[in-house]
Amino acid sequence: MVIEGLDGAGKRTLADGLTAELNAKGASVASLAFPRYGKSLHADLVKEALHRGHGDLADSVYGMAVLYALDRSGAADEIRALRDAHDVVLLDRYVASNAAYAAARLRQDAAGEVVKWVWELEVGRFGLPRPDAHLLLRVAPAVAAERAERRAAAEADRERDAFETDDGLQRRCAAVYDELAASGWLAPWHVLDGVAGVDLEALAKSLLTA
Ligand SMILES: Nc1ncnc2c1ncn2[C@@H]1O[C@H](COP(=O)(O)OP(=O)(O)O)[C@@H](O)[C@H]1O
Ligand SMILES: Cc1cn([C@H]2C[C@H](O)[C@@H](COP(=O)(O)OP(=O)(O)O)O2)c(=O)[nH]c1=O
Repeated sequence: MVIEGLDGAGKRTLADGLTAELNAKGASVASLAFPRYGKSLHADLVKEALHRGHGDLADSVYGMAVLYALDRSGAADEIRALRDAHDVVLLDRYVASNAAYAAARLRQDAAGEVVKWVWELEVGRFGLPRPDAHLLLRVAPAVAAERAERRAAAEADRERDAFETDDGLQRRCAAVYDELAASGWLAPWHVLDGVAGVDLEALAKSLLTA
């Protein structure tokens, strides 16, 4: 099960809440968050590039997308093993993040070139497992930005990066996410209202009966 949404939408908070709720129902849950900072060299290069390291690396949409994809590729066996050992595997961001952000950066929509390229690279070539479903945690870009800003102020080592501070990018990304969800890209999508709040009990129940 993949959780997707803008920076600051509340994905990590949702993953934590959902894990607690599922555990309370007796289900075993494993979670992974992408990029895997501190665990993958590719992810660490991403983080450094987003904070102005490595020259003009962050300017390359395809270059950055390859790094995110290589990070996931290195986790493919782990994901398969977790899937075999647990009732639910929660992924905080996955292939769809690459599709949404790359399309938004290139001002393409979900039917554009780069979204197809991401699918071909990550699913076709790297053989990443397809998820059962996505949860799109939908909030207005302004709300996500405010939450990301508050988090940056409260937590050490969470300064907002080059993507997070780009309001136009976040707005375009929100639109691409809506299109990916509407077209059922890669797997079915369930849209959750991240402002009204998510009914964790009902969500956990529906995941376990699905
Ligand atoms: N439903 C919510 N209402 C208000 N604030 C929230 C909500 N969910 C998360 N937050 C806060 O917003 C910030 C970003 O949340 P986080 O879960 O880290 O987002 P993400 O993982 O999507 O970037 C955090 O400070 C978090 O405490
Ligand atoms: C996982 C992933 C993230 N991204 C983007 C979304 C975010 O703006 C940025 C960093 O990921 P993010 O999950 O926001 O990390 P953190 O909040 O801990 O810094 O990378 C992609 O463009 N492609 C991907 O495949």
